[in-house]
Amino acid sequence: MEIFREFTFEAAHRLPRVPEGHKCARLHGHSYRVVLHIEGPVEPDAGWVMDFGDVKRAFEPLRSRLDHYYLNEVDGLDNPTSENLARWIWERLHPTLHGLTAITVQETCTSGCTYRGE
Ligand SMILES: Nc1nc2c(c(=O)[nH]1)N=C([C@H](O)[C@H](O)COP(=O)(O)OP(=O)(O)OP(=O)(O)O)CN2
Ligand SMILES: [Zn+2]
Repeated sequence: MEIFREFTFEAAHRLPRVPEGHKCARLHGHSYRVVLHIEGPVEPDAGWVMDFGDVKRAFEPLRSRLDHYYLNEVDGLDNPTSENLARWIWERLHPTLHGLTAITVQETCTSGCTYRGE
């Protein structure tokens, strides 16, 4: 079975490699939404794949490095597209959060990406 846990954080960014005149070259901010998907068997006693609280505890150190920061200044995020942010989170979480299968990063209500470690 697959479970998910959703998180939000606020951050500023600009995209330094967009074509000249692109609006995203300018400093702006987003209310980011991150969804972590975890797959595994349902433990018979607990009745769950993993405690949502454990997912929260695993992500919190990363969330606190992003929330209310200028993402371009975060180590490894000099070009903070949704795709690069999803990969940044994956590389730091996948080694310890067993069963992690996908990370969705949403910048706006209508735009985002899903990374599965490919
Ligand atoms: N593939 C990607 N494309 C874009 C990214 C990205 O991370 N990956 N990021 C941006 C900007 O950060 C932008 O703020 C968000 O894009 P967009 O959907 O264009 O945002 P709007 O809400 O302004 O959309 P409108 O429908 O034009 O109002 C750009 N592209
Ligand atoms: Zn943006």
